[in-house]
Amino acid sequence: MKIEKVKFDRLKMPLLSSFQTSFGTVTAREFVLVSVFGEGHVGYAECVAMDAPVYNEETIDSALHVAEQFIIPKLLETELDTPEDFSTIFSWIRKNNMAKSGIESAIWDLYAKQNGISLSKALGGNKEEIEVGVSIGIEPTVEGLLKKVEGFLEEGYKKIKIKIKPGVDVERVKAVRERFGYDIPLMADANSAYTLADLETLKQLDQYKLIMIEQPLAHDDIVDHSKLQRELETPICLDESIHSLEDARKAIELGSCKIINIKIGRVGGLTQAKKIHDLCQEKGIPVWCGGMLESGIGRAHNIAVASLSNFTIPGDTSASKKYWAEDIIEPDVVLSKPGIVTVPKEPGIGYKLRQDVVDKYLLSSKVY
Ligand SMILES: O=C(O)CCC(=O)C1=CC=C[C@@H](O)[C@@H]1C(=O)O
Ligand SMILES: [Mg+2]
Repeated sequence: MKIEKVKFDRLKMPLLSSFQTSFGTVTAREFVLVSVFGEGHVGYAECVAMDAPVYNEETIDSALHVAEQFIIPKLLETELDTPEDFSTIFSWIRKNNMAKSGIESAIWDLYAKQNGISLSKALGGNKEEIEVGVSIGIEPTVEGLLKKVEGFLEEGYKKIKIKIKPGVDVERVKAVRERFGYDIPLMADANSAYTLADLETLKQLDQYKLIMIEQPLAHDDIVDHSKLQRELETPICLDESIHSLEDARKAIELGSCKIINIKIGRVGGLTQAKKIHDLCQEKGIPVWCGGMLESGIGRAHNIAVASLSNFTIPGDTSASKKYWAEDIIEPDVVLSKPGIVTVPKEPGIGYKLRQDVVDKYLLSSKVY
């Protein structure tokens, strides 16, 4: 595969409703749409780095810098046999996974289009539809949270994820359980807001039978998580702590988690996501696909990767209309049935780019 040209479009799209987590509130999503050109086709992906280093060490500007200085010049002079070659060639770059993932995922889309197969098929996916869940940010009031949960349950979402932080945790989980019962698949994401000193609070959550508690402790920890998992009945799911196949191997060996949230951007691309998926399958650790408030392009990649067999838990891959007044793809990501998204069979990501909407939210463009 020869990459003839790379294009970065920096976009800023207003979210339909703000999204609060333990580390801040997002009201608009700034991101980079990546296009890679080769043999008459265009591959698309999204660099999901945020505009501040709050989720991981990257920002949009750091990702652009690493891509421009260290990835693109080498990429444009290299013949790739397969998309997997990318992570081998650029394995020398420490972390900066979202910088790598944005380009690597676009190359996967290009490869699938050049070979006339869906991205799902190119990755080895075996599902024609995926069950999806929804992630709800920290709401100002309990009633506001319950109203959101009710709405998403009515749409048939197969997993409800609520955000928690110290002081906004047990009461919220209790309220959801009391209003909607114990049959709804409910989880909580703490985004590293707790420490082992909060053990008693976290143990209180056990009584509410969450399907998991995501990333309760530090973003770069697997040791304290293994101590915590021994104290909790609730399965711990790791998100921010898992940046690589090695992180996953160590966390599983230490018993730091019983579930892993795979995010393509966080782990450096689709090749690494597949490797982590395969390791988890071998070790009996179920995985699911987390979200980074993506536009439809990033969402399309999440749908493809979630079609792999060990993605057995519904991901945060909600419909476009949860986030955007208008998305940059057509058709929008929609629920084909309650809580279900159909995996496209068309070549590549299976969604077309809506250039008119890209132009509307475009901050800057650069071609390499
Ligand atoms: O994209 C979605 O719907 C899920 C968004 C979401 O939950 C998150 C996005 C980005 C960082 C975090 O705040 C959080 C997560 O940890 O999964
Ligand atoms: Mg998370």
